[in-house]
Amino acid sequence: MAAIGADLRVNGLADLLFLSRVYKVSAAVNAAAKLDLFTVLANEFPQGATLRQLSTALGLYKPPSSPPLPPAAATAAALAAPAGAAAAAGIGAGPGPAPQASAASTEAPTGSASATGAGDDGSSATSAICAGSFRGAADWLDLLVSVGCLERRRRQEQQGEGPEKAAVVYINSATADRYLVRGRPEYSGGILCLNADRSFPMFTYLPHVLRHGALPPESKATIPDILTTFGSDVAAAEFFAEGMTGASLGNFTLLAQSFPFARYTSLGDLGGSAGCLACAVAAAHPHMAAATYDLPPVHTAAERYVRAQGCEERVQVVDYDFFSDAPVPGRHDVITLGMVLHDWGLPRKMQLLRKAYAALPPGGALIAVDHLVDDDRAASPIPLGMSLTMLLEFGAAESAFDYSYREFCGWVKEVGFTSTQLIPLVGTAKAAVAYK
Ligand SMILES: C[S@@+](CC[C@H](N)C(=O)[O-])C[C@H]1O[C@@H](n2cnc3c(N)ncnc32)[C@H](O)[C@@H]1O
Repeated sequence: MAAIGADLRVNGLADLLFLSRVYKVSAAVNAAAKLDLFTVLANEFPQGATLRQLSTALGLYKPPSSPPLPPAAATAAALAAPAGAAAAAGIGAGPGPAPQASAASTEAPTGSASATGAGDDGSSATSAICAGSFRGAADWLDLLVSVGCLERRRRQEQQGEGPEKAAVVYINSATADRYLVRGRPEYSGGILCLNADRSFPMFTYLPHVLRHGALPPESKATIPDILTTFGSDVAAAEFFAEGMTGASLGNFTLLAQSFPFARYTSLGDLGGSAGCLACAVAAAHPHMAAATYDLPPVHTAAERYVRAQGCEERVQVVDYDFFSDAPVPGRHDVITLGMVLHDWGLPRKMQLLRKAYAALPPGGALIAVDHLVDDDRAASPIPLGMSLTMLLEFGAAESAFDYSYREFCGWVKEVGFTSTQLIPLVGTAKAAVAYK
């Protein structure tokens, strides 16, 4: 697991196989965000929740119970269970709340589970023990423990009139509690949901796109066209904006600390989505005025985000089509393109760079944040994966792509900028800066 998010290098067969399996782990984490697991845990079970409580609260699938195992089989099954399951087996837990409607149809009294002593809260991967329990949930929650999203603890519980027993409970890890609980100021779960619903399903069409140059028509039924998402579908635009905030918040927070904003007065963020970059800079630099520019479908989401960050006095939300003939409306000495330049093919990239150059005063700065590809294109799995995602999103006609710092420097020189700078951000993300 250590390699996830770290420098991924394919050194041999084991690493290759590891990489091919990472998808399943990340899909399980995405599913947790999509099902609001972390939010439910934080808001409904601040002391932690048992497998049964959580499964019930989330409406997870529970198969019909099977008859109790004979004692000998039950013992054998318990012994065969993996370490985590065996530890949980025998630890009784509270009965938990009444199941929700979605779980009720499969709700069953503890049958074979009680024969092993595991109860519904025994986190077991052995089907004999899991019969009558929430199949899937234990594997899933323990996977999330394994990647540091959840912690498993023991909680003392009174069993009716009986003695106290220790229940195994799941609780958010500090990271999950900070970043994956909806409503927290640094909530970033939107990108996991966007990956679950959009990027991952889209990537399954990669073989088709490599052969034919475009997504197959049937993909449109489940994945809204990106230009519709940007341009007219408010719900899709808001979902996308929440995803982008999750993807970009860490980078923009770091950018606000790393770039010398003290020398400037006003920021204009083109394609600012919910306003994450403008808010990060405004919050860190009280002298800076900021405006976030995007298309009308994200306006309401941006106003909501800016208000939630307490930045409504300092950050303007402005509808502006950056491909229109109109110049950038405000006067800014810093213009930013956060995860925007990679959305487009070369002609539109150059159009955006020229527009930024025209809007800036001498000495002004253009900052492009993206996952930059290394100059040799030999050590960039994440940026090149991102680049392929752009191809899938925008199609072969646009031919959007992620780029290297060397390419960036060539383009901005052609446009007229005089010098450049590279600022590392989170992981492979970087800020490429061009000064006028
Ligand atoms: C990949 S997102 C980046 C969002 C944001 N900068 C971030 O990183 O969180 C690209 C943004 O560009 C916006 N966009 C697309 N076409 C645009 C246009 N013609 N004018 C203004 N914004 C546009 C989209 O609505 C979207 O919010």
